[in-house]
Amino acid sequence: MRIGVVGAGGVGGYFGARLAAAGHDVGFLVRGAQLTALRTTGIEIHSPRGNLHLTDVRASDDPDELGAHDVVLFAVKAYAIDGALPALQPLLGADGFVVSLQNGGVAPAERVAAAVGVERTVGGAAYISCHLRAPGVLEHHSPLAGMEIGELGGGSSARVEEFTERARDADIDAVAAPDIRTVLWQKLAFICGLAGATASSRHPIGEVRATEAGQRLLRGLVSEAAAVARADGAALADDFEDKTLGLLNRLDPGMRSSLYEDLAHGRVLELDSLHGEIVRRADALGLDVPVTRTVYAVLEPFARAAAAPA
Ligand SMILES: NC(=O)C1=CN([C@@H]2O[C@H](COP(=O)(O)OP(=O)(O)OC[C@H]3O[C@@H](n4cnc5c(N)ncnc54)[C@H](OP(=O)(O)O)[C@@H]3O)[C@@H](O)[C@H]2O)C=CC1
Ligand SMILES: CC(C)(CO)C(=O)C(=O)O
Repeated sequence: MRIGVVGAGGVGGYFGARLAAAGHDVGFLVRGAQLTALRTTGIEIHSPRGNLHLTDVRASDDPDELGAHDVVLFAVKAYAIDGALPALQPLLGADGFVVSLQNGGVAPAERVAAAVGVERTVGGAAYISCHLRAPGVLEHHSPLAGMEIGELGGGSSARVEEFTERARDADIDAVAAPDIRTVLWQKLAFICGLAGATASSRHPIGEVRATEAGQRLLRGLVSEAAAVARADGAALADDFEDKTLGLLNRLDPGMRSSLYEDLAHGRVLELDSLHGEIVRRADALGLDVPVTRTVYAVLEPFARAAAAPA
């Protein structure tokens, strides 16, 4: 398969490199220091699932040079979507499609669909903890390395089945989801809890959940996101909130979130696509989300400062 990857960070770099190692023709759309690294030293993964070093990597900052692909993994951060959308069309072959892998619920895939067409868009949720340590060098923090992908209109499709099979052959725990919208909402509700509580308190999940107040914070964030999800049509089970709280209570106590890490390092935050997304949708639906609104207000000045031009 010819597979394009837009953004070779934690998600795109990991999945793209594994697919390349399995024999697929993978082209990375990257820029700056990433482009230099991929062209000179290649891409290196340090992983509990096995280290990998690819030295012959097809990479460019020009989508026309990379050419057409069967599948394009779209793996920039949510705040970088608009800047990267124009690159998608030239990367797509005649029957090619994009797999949108951002956190942020259904909105990122909807933005991709608006740009390239819903018939060329597949929604995706990444389950991995992997980050760039240096240009071209990725640190994979746990054995988890999966994705769930599916048609935005629901149901199964040959293209999703085929790509997930190829991904599994490449040691990626890929699953075809018949209802990806619900999967994306579930993930957003989970992350709103984990990221909102750890980033706003500047403490790992173990510290947050140790108190009654912390438990209430987590439940408030998850329940509000779940209420918005259900109002949007997501088929969340009645015990979704309890199960998600159970999961948050079982996470490694030292676990934080990308939002926390980005905040701690003064990097641009995905806040607008997480809690901002819940607040916006709640307003449109006439729902009250006071806990999410408070966490959003606490973090928003940091998001604004990090995004401001130097
Ligand atoms: N990392 C993880 O473990 C997980 C991440 N996610 C989600 O996946 C998404 C991607 O996250 P992650 O991989 O961590 O992000 P990273 O920041 O590690 O990688 C994104 C990459 O995209 C590049 N990029 C941005 N805009 C462009 C562009 N126009 N053209 C080419 N490259 C571009 C950035 O490079 P540059 O420096 O040049 O801007 C960056 O290297 C996010 O929504 C995140 O929340 C989900 C699950 C787990
Ligand atoms: C929950 C996690 C770590 C999943 O990989 C994530 O996506 C994030 O922190 O943004």
